Amino acid sequence: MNVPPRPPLPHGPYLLCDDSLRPELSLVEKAERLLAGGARVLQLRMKHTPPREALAAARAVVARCRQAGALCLLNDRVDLALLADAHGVHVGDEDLPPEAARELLGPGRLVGVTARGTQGALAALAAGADYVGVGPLFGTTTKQVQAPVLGLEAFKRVVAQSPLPVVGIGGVGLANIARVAATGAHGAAVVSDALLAQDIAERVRLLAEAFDRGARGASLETG
Ligand SMILES: Cc1ncc(COP(=O)(O)OP(=O)(O)O)c(N)n1
Ligand SMILES: Cc1ncsc1CCOP(=O)(O)O
Ligand SMILES: [Mg+2]
Repeated sequence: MNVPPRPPLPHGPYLLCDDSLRPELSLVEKAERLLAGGARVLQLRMKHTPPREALAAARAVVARCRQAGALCLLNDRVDLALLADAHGVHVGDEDLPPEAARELLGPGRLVGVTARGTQGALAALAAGADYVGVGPLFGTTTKQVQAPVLGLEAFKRVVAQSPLPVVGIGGVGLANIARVAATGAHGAAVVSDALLAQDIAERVRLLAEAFDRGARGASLETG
């Protein structure tokens, strides 16, 4: 039987559509604004949404992403990813192990895994992951992370040594996303810098421009 290949993870800003910020906006409204700014990959992160509401939001957000030609990944929730026909999931240490996520999702969807460094990235590859989310890259108040802040130099070493595409996360915003891209990172995950902006769509456009600028600088450097 032919299995459709899983979609490649787009380069650039990786936007989180999170239920803990901007409660005056629904998750669908947040997703629409992120997508209006050109988001190509969106992770739906629902830590405070009751299950039935979460399923409805997942279905609606996946539909908006598909209409826009963007990928939609579910944070933590393999069950919701399957029910909503999302493009994949992102799992960390407190979630289902990546092997189990892959077993449930099969080969046609993406599995992203949180890693703190190169060893974690090697383990993620062995577990069947497609990319790693590495952080916290900078200080952040969006999540209390039980791991030290990496900083750009250590992050750059992980990017160089990781066998999987690396998405940096934690404190990434317009002020530093070009420098994250210049490390050679595949992507940069952004939560508060985009969602707290007055004009979310415009912020996403600016983040993408800045990422491209940083990535071009990196490719000029490496020839
Ligand atoms: C792209 C990306 N990288 C890392 C994380 C963090 O995942 P996790 O460690 O499971 O923490 P929560 O987001 O579930 O609180 C992520 N979500 N996305
Ligand atoms: C989910 C997560 N994992 C590591 S840092 C973080 C939150 C990042 O949020 P922000 O982009 O607002 O710093
Ligand atoms: Mg998680």
